[in-house]
Amino acid sequence: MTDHLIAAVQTHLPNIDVNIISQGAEALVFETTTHPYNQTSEDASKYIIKYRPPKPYRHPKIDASITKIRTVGEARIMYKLSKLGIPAPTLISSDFNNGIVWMEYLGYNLPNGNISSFKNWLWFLEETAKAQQDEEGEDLSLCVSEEVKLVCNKVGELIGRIHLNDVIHGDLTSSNIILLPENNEPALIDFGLSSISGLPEDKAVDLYVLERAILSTHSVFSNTYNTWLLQGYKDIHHSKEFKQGSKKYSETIKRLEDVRLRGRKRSMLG
Ligand SMILES: Nc1ncnc2c1ncn2[C@@H]1O[C@H](COP(=O)(O)OP(=O)(O)OP(=O)(O)O)[C@@H](O)[C@H]1O
Repeated sequence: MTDHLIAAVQTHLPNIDVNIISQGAEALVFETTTHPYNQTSEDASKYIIKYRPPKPYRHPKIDASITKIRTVGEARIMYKLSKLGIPAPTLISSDFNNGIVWMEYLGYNLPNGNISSFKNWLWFLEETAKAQQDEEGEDLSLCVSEEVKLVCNKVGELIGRIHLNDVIHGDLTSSNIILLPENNEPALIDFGLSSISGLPEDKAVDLYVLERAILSTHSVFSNTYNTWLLQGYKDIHHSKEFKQGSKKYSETIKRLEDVRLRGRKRSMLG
């Protein structure tokens, strides 16, 4: 199944070493040590190539158009964030017609070998705390340490920062937040569904999606994590850096309450 897709990306990128690291519903993600323009470089940097293959279940013309829109959209948002100095992969190269984006590799490997997404990091802490608990009868305080609080606050700030610049992520899950080797500073990835909007509704939906993702993937401490995330979101809105931040914060949070209510009604109706 995947082999022909790897062959397809290799026809677009001949002689480039690619190692698949993820196959999602939308795209295949490869790691490579090759830079598109600087192939003589001796440095050992890694890069990411994201490839959206043609989808056989869509009409070819519609498919080509959706692929192009998502690829252009993703590249555009990455470029915008890098101009704003917001942590996200630097765009290196792209081929819109073939659904390819080449970008900076972010993150590091956790001690269990997994990539340092926010999700994997929280899971790793839980795993470690449980292993210690079995051996020493300790509690799970590792999962709610000051460091976790700080990282959650920073994630909330980061989301606040994109929203204050009217960027909507569109797929905010804890896997789409990568912690950087420098002090676990968070960065965002995966902008295929991102958009530009100043509407409190769109920002509230982004927050709600993350809230639900935290609830389903980190259920034991989800309330604490969500409170800390929202605290960071609030703090950045109230900082002097952004005009009208407090007003925008109130509008979005008010909307978030409506979105939560809608979500609850929907789940009650099944
Ligand atoms: N710039 C990057 N640096 C490091 N890892 C990355 C980067 N971009 C993507 N990845 C890895 O590849 C995975 C999938 O990437 P991404 O979410 O962009 O693709 P996707 O097809 O939209 O995935 P999904 O369908 O699962 O949401 C990420 O969860 C992450 O582990």
